[in-house]
Amino acid sequence: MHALRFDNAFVRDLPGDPDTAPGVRQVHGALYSRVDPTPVTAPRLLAHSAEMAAALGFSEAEVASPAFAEAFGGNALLPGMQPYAANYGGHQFGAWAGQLGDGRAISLGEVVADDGRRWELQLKGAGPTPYSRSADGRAVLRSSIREFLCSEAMHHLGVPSTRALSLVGTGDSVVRDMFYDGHAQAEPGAIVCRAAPSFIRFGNFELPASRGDTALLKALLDFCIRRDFPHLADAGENAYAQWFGEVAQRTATLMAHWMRVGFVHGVMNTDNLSILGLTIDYGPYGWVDNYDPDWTPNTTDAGRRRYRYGQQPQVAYWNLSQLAGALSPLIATEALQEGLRRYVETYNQAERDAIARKMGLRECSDGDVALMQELRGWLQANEIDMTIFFRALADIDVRAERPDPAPLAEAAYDPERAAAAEPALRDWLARYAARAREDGSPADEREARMDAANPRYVLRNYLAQQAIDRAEQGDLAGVHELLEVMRRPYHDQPGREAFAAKRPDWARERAGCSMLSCSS
Ligand SMILES: Nc1ncnc2c1ncn2[C@@H]1O[C@H](COP(=O)(O)OP(=O)(O)OP(=O)(O)O)[C@@H](O)[C@H]1O
Ligand SMILES: [Mg+2]
Repeated sequence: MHALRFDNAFVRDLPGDPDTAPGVRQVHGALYSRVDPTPVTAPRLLAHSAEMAAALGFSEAEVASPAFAEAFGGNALLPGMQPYAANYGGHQFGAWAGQLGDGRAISLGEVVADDGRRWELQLKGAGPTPYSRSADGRAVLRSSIREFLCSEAMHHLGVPSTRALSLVGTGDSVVRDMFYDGHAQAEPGAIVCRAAPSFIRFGNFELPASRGDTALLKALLDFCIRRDFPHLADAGENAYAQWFGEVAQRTATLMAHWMRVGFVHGVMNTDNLSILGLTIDYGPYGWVDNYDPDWTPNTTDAGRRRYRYGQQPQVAYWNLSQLAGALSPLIATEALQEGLRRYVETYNQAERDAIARKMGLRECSDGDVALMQELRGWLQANEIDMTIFFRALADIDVRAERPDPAPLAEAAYDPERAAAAEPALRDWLARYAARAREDGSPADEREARMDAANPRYVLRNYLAQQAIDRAEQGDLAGVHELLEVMRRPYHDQPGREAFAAKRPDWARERAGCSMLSCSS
């Protein structure tokens, strides 16, 4: 194995837990605890991201070696690794939950790649830490496959995300009660190695703030600016305000991406929001099939639907307000309010930009916002697949006064209902076509703009579930194929039409396909 260059700034520069004994505890005055992964019985590499391996300088031969599975299954440390679990808190479903921390994620260290980029490597499911509370520190194969695939899919969709280097089967089983109904079962265990420039979450700031530990809060903020926002290092006394504004901006941009591609995170607690505006924690997430702002995949949230698709931008704002509250000992109220305003402005601008791109227009007028709103209402009312509809919208002949809606037919889940609603669609298409003609983009330009904003392939819930079903039988080919398809989500891939098809009927109410529990 080639030597990775580690620069473990987090554990070097920040105060850690002096207590190194095992055991669950409240950790005060420290931002992390040193803890090693717990070895597993038979680590085996099940999948890896070629792009992420290359970014870290791993050859394919190295990836295939037993030493790789040992290291990223948590059985051996590579030279320079200094494992730790981070100490953070969070608001869960709107209520302050106190200390949470990495209960099953263990960071191995921060690699500085040849191109100078920093990648913190983190194992998810690597065994107990001081923050494991009553849980086992492990992760099951099904949730690990979902995290592995979606991290990479999001990256290729152009959505900021933590990445996934590897998926390692542990050879151990993990007991989970998937629907919390008293039916616990042994499932195969797995570990994903995630990678990101930083895993700092809103909750890392909230915890010291909640305890009135302003010195620790300030240490973390100074560190975060130095390491993760180095361009602000010279901003002097403005740095804090600028930092908060940038966090707000990145969060807003992320929300606009999620809304554009139809991603529903499912558990937008403040401990699951990244300070860099990356998608983090792929738990009971889901992809919108039929367009429905009220949909959430998370069965735990089925009652209140706090984290439903259409609510995500508002929730992110609420989360940012909690972060602002945590930082109020260090940042002036006016600057925090300015940051929150920047969130709103950035989101509104990004949403308009997405509207223009999704409809193939050069720019977005107020009339276009109304046009899109009307379309969304129609999609929702008539059970229309979001991804297929927008992708096919590029095939509408906008030279016609009254365009033929035929290219959109495939998007309907209930063809009778869609047929009954066709007059409204025809009417909408006529106005859309007029607007597209007024915009005047040449056909190829319009189509290219739309194809770059409307993915042909997304990681539909049922596709991931099919890959999981096969993997649980020992056949990883489905995982590999899905990973491959999702490398080029904006390109038509001949022979892979099935991956762009709408959700089949059997998947409508099946666990893992339309409903996900938090059990993972
Ligand atoms: N099996 C487990 N063992 C120990 N702690 C766990 C386990 N599952 C979740 N936790 C902890 O519960 C808290 C909330 O869990 P949540 O589902 O948001 O995160 P997660 O899926 O474990 O991980 P992450 O946010 O790191 O992707 C976190 O502190 C997490 O570490
Ligand atoms: Mg989490």
